[in-house]
Amino acid sequence: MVSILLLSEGSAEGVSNVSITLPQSFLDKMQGLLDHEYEAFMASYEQPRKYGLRVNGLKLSEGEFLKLSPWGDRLVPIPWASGGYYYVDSDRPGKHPHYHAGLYYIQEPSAMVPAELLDVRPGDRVLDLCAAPGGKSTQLAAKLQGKGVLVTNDNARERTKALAKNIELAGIRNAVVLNEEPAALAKVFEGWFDRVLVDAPCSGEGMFRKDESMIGEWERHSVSRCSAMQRDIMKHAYRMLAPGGTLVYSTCTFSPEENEAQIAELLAAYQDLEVVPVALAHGWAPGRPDWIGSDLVATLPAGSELINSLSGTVRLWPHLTGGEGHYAAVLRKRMLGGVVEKDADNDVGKGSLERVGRGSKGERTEQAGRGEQRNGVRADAERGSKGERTEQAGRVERRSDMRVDAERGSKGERTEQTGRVERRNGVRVDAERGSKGERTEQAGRVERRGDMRADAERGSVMRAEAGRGRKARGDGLKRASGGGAAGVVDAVEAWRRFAAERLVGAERWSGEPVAYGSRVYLQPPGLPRLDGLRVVRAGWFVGEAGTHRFEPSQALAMGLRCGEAALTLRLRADEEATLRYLKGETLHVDASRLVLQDASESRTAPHDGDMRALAPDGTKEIAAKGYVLVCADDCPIGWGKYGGDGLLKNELPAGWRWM
Ligand SMILES: C[S@@+](CC[C@H](N)C(=O)[O-])C[C@H]1O[C@@H](n2cnc3c(N)ncnc32)[C@H](O)[C@@H]1O
Repeated sequence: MVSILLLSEGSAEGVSNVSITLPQSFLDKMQGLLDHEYEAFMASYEQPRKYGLRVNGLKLSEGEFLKLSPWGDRLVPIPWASGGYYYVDSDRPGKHPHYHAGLYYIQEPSAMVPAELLDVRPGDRVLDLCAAPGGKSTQLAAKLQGKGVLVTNDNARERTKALAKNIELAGIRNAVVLNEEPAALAKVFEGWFDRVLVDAPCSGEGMFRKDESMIGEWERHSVSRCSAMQRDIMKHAYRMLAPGGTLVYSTCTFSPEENEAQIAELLAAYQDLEVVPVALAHGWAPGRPDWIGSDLVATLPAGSELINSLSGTVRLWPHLTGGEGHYAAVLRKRMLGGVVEKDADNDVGKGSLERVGRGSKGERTEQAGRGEQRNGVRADAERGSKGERTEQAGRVERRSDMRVDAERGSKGERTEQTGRVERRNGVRVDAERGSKGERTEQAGRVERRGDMRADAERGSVMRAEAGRGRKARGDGLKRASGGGAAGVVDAVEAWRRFAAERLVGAERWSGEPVAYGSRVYLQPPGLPRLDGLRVVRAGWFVGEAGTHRFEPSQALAMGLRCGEAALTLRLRADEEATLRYLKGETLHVDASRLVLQDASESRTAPHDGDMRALAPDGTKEIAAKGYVLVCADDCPIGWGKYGGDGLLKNELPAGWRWM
């Protein structure tokens, strides 16, 4: 054991130092790997760690954030992450109303790299397979800009609570949160995703400086145990990746067994995978093929490029770059017109062969369109200036930011022929319920209705019982209550009435209303059936139908823009009422402070009110009683219920309050 004094950053209270104790076996290993660099590596433990936040592009632009932020001139851009900034620890951005409004996510700077490398475009189908607590999912969602689908999953049930909350805090509308094993997901999502992120569970060696508890974890979870988990996760991740798609594998550990060796094994098993080299910048270092054990090398195809290609993966060292230790590999699944299987016993490879043979809907044929790297972020060589991507030789064409499903009607058509693909345009929130109230939902009887405009034409589809062909698990996961057909219809109808009365423009949103019991979600269109999967959020959770009225969720509030609610209370982040609201207090509010967004003649006035709210120009008024969206600096922070007595009852769920 070696104890090292860690320097903390200067703060108003002065500099405070702490020490950490590193296991001797770890030090010996690092010395063996790093040789002459070892001293510099060890010196990094005596340096203060870096702190990062990432501006949430779903809610505001970087420029808007910098204008609003009280720490604007102390924020330093993180060169590899859009919206990423180093901050000074003593500024404590986690304790600011803007944090509660989801304007940024606090994230270790190196941890921002994998999602940047994944090169997500609006309209993509994206999987974040090991996602909790959701840092990278929120980053990926910002890149989707509300278009396409994010499936975010973690197999640890407890951890999906934080994941769901972070998805909701960030105001993400097009995500589905699952709590599954990768094998179960692969049955539903075979070949479905354009982009897959595997931010793998690992021995965490790169995080010792940031979080000393990781040292204990390292001692408990051996490198070999982590490697075995990673291997299993990756074979299912591969299955879910569409031909032509990109997979990023990342860890926060230094051990080659969990990094280069994992990738080598994967490349050896699947001939249609290749490394897309990451351009080195910002002090990033190449992957180290020479660190793979000779036992493994002996099993790899002799003389192949496979081992050399591993130098195209990337290592982030704390002594060379401005963040903690990380590793990332960008892999692309080629389209060869048929997948060559190297391991006859490998079930994943077999599945792929069958798929190609069938020429099923999701199939595309494509030759390796080699990616090009710019500033460490992959860019397809063929890409046009406005985000267009055309992939030759197999021909995948994407236009604009929209992707479309084959099943969809005329607007969203996708035509896929062999060798050619054309795309055009394609609680109460559980977290609020606190720990006891968390609910993971297996799909009970679910009725789906088409999007709000098109319900009548599309009719409805009854979904089969989830868990069909699968035993109920004795894991305490509850099915949504209710679920009888009549109740389900009511829930969707109740949502539609609420949306018509209290929201502006909801009829144009793309999500499909789906009821799980009394809870209503807007689900990204085109998603396969989730039957049998443990579903934490089936989409954007918009609220729950009660006996008398529809209760909008905190997730709905966080996903709205202020202008999308009929009635708002616009506070400044720095006024006392904002803090009082965030602490769960009832507010006294003069009706004149309520803002009416849209008092068009056709709008139905809220049925239960007699107070009056003024339009911004002071010319119109409507009854103002009931749900009011509370905003701070023009960003929603939750709901209040306005009564006839000038009191705004606080609807902020307990788990969302400022502690
Ligand atoms: C490094 S953490 C992910 C951090 C996350 N990507 C983020 O940015 O916030 C790894 C996660 O993998 C999850 N995990 C472990 N084994 C898994 C498995 N077999 N399938 C899915 N998730 C798994 C763990 O519960 C843990 O939350």
